[in-house]
Amino acid sequence: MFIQQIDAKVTGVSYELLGKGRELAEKLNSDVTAVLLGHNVGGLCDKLASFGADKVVLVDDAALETYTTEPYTHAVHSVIEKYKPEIFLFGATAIGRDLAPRVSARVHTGLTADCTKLEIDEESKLLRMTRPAFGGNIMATILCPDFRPQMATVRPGVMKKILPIEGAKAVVDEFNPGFELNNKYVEVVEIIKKVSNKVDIMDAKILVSGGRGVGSPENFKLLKDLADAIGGEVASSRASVDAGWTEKDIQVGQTGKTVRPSVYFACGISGAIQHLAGMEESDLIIAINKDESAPIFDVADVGIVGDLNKILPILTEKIKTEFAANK
Ligand SMILES: Cc1cc2nc3c(=O)[nH]c(=O)nc-3n(C[C@H](O)[C@H](O)[C@H](O)COP(=O)(O)OP(=O)(O)OC[C@H]3O[C@@H](n4cnc5c(N)ncnc54)[C@H](O)[C@@H]3O)c2cc1C
Repeated sequence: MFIQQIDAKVTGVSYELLGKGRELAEKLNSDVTAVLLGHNVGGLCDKLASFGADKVVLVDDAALETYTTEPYTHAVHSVIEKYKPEIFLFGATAIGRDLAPRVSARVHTGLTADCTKLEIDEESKLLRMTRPAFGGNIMATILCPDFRPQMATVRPGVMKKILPIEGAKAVVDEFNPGFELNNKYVEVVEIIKKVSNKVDIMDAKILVSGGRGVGSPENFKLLKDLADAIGGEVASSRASVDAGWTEKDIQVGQTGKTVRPSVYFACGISGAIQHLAGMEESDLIIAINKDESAPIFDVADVGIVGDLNKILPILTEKIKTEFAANK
C-alpha cells in the first residue's frame, strides 16, 4: 500500500491501511508491504512495521521531497511492475485521489474509489471492494477478477489501525526507479501552509455536532459552550455547511469526514443515511432532536426528545457543575 507522508510525518489513513492490510494478508497467507516515497524518510520505516508492515519498499529521492503527480506516479508504477502485488491500496486523501487513478491507468487495472469496506471473498479469494453508490442510497461491491493489482482508495477514518507493536523492526528494501527529466516537468516554486489552531474533527475524542435544527450560525455557540465544557470539538451536518453556518472542514458524512469519537452528540440532525455513513461507528451516540421519529434515534445510544435551545444550556451547566465538584 501507498504510505502518504508530508514533511516526514505519516498521514493517519496510512496506518489505517496497514491495519486493514494485516487482516487481508492473513486471509491470503500473504505479507503486508508498505511503499514509502519521499526524501530522507527512511527513519519512518520501523514505525510502519510497528503498525503492521512486514516489509517497507523505500523509494528515497530528492525528486520525491514534495508531492507532485508525475514522479510519484512513475515511482509507484515502477514498484508495482517490480513487486507485482495482488492488492494495492491508497488513502482517499487529496494526494491519493490524484495519484491512484494515474497509477491504475498506467498499470492497466481497475480502481475502486472511496471504499468503506474491504474483505476477501472466501471462495474466489478476490478482494471485495465496497463503496457507497447512487448518492449513498446503495452500497456497491466491486470485484476486479481479470487485472492486477486489485486497486482501491479507502476513506480516511473508516478502517482501524492496530495497536502499535513495540520494538518492531522493518525489513527495508530500497528501490530506485530512476527519475528522468520528463518525470518531473512540474516544479514546486513555493508551498504556503494553511495555519490553523483548530483540532481536526477526525482526531477529536468528543464531538458536538449540529444540523439544520440548530437554526442559525449564532446558535452554534450553544454547541461550542458544551464542547468547551466537556473538552470536545464542534462538528456539523452538510445542511449546516450548505447554509453557510459552518465550514466544510467540520462536515461529517459521506461527502465530509468519517469520525469515530468516543462520544458523538448529534444536535438537531435528522440522521440521513449520508450523515450516518460518517459517524455511526462512534462509541457513544447522544441525539437531541425535537422529532421523536427522527432516524437518528435508530442509531443513538441515548436519545433526548426536545428543543436543543432548552436542553443544551442545561446540559452544559450540569457538566460544568459536575466537573467543578469532582476537581
Ligand atoms: C450525495 C449526497 C451526499 C451527502 N453527503 C452528506 C454528508 O456528508 N453529511 C451530511 O450531513 N449530509 C450529507 N448529505 C445530505 C443528507 O442527505 C441530509 O440532507 C443532511 O444530512 C440533513 O442535514 P440535517 O440532519 O442537519 O438537516 P435536516 O434533515 O433538515 O434535519 C434537521 C433536524 O433537526 C431537528 N430539529 C429542528 N429544530 C430543532 C430543535 N429546536 N431542537 C432539536 N431538534 C430540532 C428536526 O426534527 C430534524 O430532524 C448528502 C446528500 C447527498 C445526496
